[in-house]
Amino acid sequence: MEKDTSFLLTGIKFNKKRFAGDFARFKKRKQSNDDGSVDDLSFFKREDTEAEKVVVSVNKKRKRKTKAERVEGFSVFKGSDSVPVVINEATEQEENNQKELNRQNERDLRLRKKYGIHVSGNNVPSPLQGFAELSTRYGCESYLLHNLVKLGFKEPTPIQRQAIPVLLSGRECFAKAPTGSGKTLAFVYPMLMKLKQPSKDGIRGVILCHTRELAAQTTRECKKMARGSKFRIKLMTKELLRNTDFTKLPCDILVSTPRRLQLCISTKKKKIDLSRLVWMDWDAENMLLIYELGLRNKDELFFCLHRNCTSMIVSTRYKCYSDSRVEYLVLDESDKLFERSLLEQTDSVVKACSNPSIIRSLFSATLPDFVEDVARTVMHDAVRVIVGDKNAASESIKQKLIFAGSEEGKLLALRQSFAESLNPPMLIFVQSIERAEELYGELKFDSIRVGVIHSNLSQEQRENVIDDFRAGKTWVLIATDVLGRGMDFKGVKCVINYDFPDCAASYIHRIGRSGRAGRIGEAITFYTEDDIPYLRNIANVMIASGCEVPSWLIDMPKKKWKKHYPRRESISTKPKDQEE
Ligand SMILES: Nc1ncnc2c1ncn2[C@@H]1O[C@H](COP(=O)(O)OP(=O)(O)OP(=O)(O)O)[C@@H](O)[C@H]1O
Repeated sequence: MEKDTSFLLTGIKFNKKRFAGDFARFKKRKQSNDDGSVDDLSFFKREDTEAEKVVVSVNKKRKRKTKAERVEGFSVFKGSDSVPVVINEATEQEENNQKELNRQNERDLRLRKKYGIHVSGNNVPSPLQGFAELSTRYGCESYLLHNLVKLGFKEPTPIQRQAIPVLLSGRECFAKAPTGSGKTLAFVYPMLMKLKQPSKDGIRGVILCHTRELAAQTTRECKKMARGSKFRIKLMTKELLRNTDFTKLPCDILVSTPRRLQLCISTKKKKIDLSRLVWMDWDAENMLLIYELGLRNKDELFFCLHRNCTSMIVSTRYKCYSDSRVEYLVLDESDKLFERSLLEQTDSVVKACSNPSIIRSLFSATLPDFVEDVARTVMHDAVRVIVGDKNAASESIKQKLIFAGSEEGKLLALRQSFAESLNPPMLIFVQSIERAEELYGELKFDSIRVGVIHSNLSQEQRENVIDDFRAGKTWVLIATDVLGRGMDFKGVKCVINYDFPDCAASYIHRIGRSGRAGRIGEAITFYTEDDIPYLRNIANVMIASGCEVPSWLIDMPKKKWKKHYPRRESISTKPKDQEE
C-alpha cells in the first residue's frame, strides 16, 4: 500500500515559444523559472494555506457583486451534504427559492437514506430518482436512453443514482460501492454524455484498469453503451502499442492498463500526448487580480481560480478557455492502481493528463484510507460517494468459512463439494501461478470441465480461457488474483477461496465475482492453521455484510493484516514419497 502521491505534486510544462508574449510580461518577476515550467511544487505545497486565503478573497469579491452567491469551500470533507447559505434581508423571491432548496435537500436525504448512499463534499448534486431524469435534468441524448432500454436496465443502481449526477455536474468524484453494483455504467455514461460528440481533438476520455482482461471488458461495455453514436472507443492492445502512430489514431476514448499507456507516453515515437494547458484570455481584470493576490503569474492565477471555483464561473467571469485534450479520466479499481506495483505507472498517466479542467474519478468496491488521502490531496472540490458499509462485501452473497485442516484436507473438501452439488459456473482462487497449475493438474482428470488462468499465459491463451468460461465450455475456472477484481461473469454462482485471500480487500473483490447485479451468490473460504490469525478480519467483513458469524470468531484478537502469503504444501494427492 502506498502513500506516495507524487503525481499530484507534479506540474505542467508550458509552451514557452507559443506563449512568448505572455511570458515576456512576467520575465522580470519570474526569475527562478528559467525552464518555463511552473514552480509547481512550492505553489501546490502552500495551497492549503495561502491558496485558501486567496480563494476566500476571490470569493469575497464575488460575494460583494451578488449577495445570493454561495461561498464555496474546497475541502472535500468540510461538510456533509449541501449547506444552504442563510441570506439576510432576503426578498420574497429569495425566500421562496430557499424554501424550495430546503425541500430539495430533504428529498435528497430521503432518497440517499433509502438506497444507503453516503456523501461528503460541498453542494452535492441531487441523486437520480430514475433514468428518465438523465433526459429532463441533463438533456441526455436519446441514443443513450435507448441503449439503457436495450440493456434491460430499468432503474439506476444506488451508485449510479449518485455518481452520475456528480460527474455530470463537472465535479470530481471518488466512490465506493459493492461489487457487481454497476460502477462501470456509473462512470462510462457521464463520460459519453460529457464528451457529447466524437471530435478530431484526439483522446478525450481515458479509463485505466488494472488488468488487460478488465480493460477488454470495460471497452466492450463502453461500446455497448455508446451504440448509435460515432464515438471511437479503443482498447490499448499490444498491437496498438507496437504499430500505431497515436497522432493519427481516430480515438475519443482509450481504455488501457497503466503499464501500456505509460509505455506509450514515455516512448517519444508514439507521440501520444494527453496534456494540454488551459489558458486564460488575458485582460486587465486578471492582471489586477495577480497583483492583489500576491501571485507571480497567470499560471498561478489560473490554478488558484480553477482549483477553487467551478469551471463555469471561471469561464464566464475570467474568460478562461480550454484547449483541452483529456477531459475525463477514470481510475477503476483505484485502490489497486495505487498499490506499489502499479503506482508509478498510474502516476505517469495521471501526470500526463494535465488538462486543469479534467474531471477525474476513482471507483472501487474498497476504499482504504490511503486512497481517501490521495483523493483528498489531488482532487478539486471532489465529492465522496459511499454506498453501503465501507468494509462490507455485497449483501447478496452467502459467505461460509470451512476449516480444511491441511492442504490435503482442502482437496478432499473441494472434491466432496463437487460430488454433493456442483453448481457451475464456479471460480476457484489460489494464491500463486504454481498452485493454479497444480490444482488444474489435479482436477483436469476428474470429469469436470475445468480451466486455468494466470499471468504466465499468453494474452491469446488468457482470452481463450475467458471466452470458454463465458461460453459455458468450462464450468470451473481456477484463477490467481488476476481475475479477482472487476470481472463480470454474469452467472457465477459460487466462488471458492481455495487459498485464503491475502487481505480483506482481496476477499471482498474475489467473492464479489458471484452475486452480481442483485443475483444470489455463494462464497466458500477454506482455511488451515496458518490462516487462523487472519480469520477475524474476514469475520469483520462478514458481519458488515449481514452474515452470521460464530461467537468464537468475534472473540479472536484483532491482527494487523499485512499481505498474507504463507508457504503452503503443494497441491497433490500423490503420496509424499512419490513426489519429485
Ligand atoms: N442499472 C442496472 N440495472 C441492472 N443491471 C445493471 C445496471 N447497471 C449495471 N448492471 C449490470 O450489473 C453487472 C455488474 O456491473 P459492473 O461490472 O459495472 O459492476 P461493478 O460495480 O463495477 O463491480 P466490481 O466492483 O466487481 O467491478 C453488469 O452485468 C451490468 O450489466
